[in-house]
Amino acid sequence: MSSADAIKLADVEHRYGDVTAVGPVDLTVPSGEFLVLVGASGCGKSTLLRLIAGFEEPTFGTVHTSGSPPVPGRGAGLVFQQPRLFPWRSVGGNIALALKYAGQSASTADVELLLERVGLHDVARRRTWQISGGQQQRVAIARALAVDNPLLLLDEPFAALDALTRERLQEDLRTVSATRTCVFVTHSVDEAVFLGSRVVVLTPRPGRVALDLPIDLPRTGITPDELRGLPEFAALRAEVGAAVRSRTEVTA
Ligand SMILES: Nc1ncnc2c1ncn2[C@@H]1O[C@H](COP(=O)(O)OP(=O)(O)OP(=O)(O)O)[C@@H](O)[C@H]1O
Repeated sequence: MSSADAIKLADVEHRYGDVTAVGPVDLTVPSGEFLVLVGASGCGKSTLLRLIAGFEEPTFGTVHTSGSPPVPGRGAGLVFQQPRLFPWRSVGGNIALALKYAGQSASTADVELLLERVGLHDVARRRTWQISGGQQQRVAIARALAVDNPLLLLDEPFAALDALTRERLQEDLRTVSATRTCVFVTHSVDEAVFLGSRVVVLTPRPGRVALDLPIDLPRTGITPDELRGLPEFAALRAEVGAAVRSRTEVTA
């Protein structure tokens, strides 16, 4: 594993009892990459993410993050489909609590700056049940970004949101994630190509790498509409879509 590798999976297989959910998979993710995992329902995307987070141990093979086996709850920010916030705390209080748990000190000004980055400064003092679902998910992303983790793991974070909010949060994430290594799980081919600097399509169970594609599109100096309007964007989306569909039909 090179020192620049944020994640390395070597010959990883994961079984739940008799069911082989994943593998074997070899995957090396260099620092700063935005990797998106796509594939049919049940192909093992979340299992791979949980292995990287250290919530599961591989049945065979090895998983390393920053050169060591991952420790659950350490070294990675996590964002799930549901925001999982503390309802008795304000928006700012949720961020401050995450920082406290991580043993990180931050001033009120630091928290406010972060909330401004994700467009939440107007609601910083509200309780989380007093804001919309999209705003709650923004709090979850801000909370994951607040903690000084080099790795951000996101499991279908926008799946429960309406299309407009989803698009806005995709744009936000594309901007704010620039300095992190990200692994993002989604069913959406469009979302994968929009967000990723690399897209991996998994086969149906057991999840194996069916396609590993660099997404060589500009990441700055372009609006989301301009990006989606590029012929290269359409070509990549078609390639990823075809891989997902062909793999889904195999088991249909
Ligand atoms: N805790 C568990 N115990 C037993 N089987 C499990 C467990 N978690 C997942 N599985 C099985 O492992 C396979 C992979 O599941 P996983 O949740 O990783 O897939 P996924 O691609 O994330 O699915 P989805 O897109 O529907 O969320 C599935 O067949 C699932 O039923």
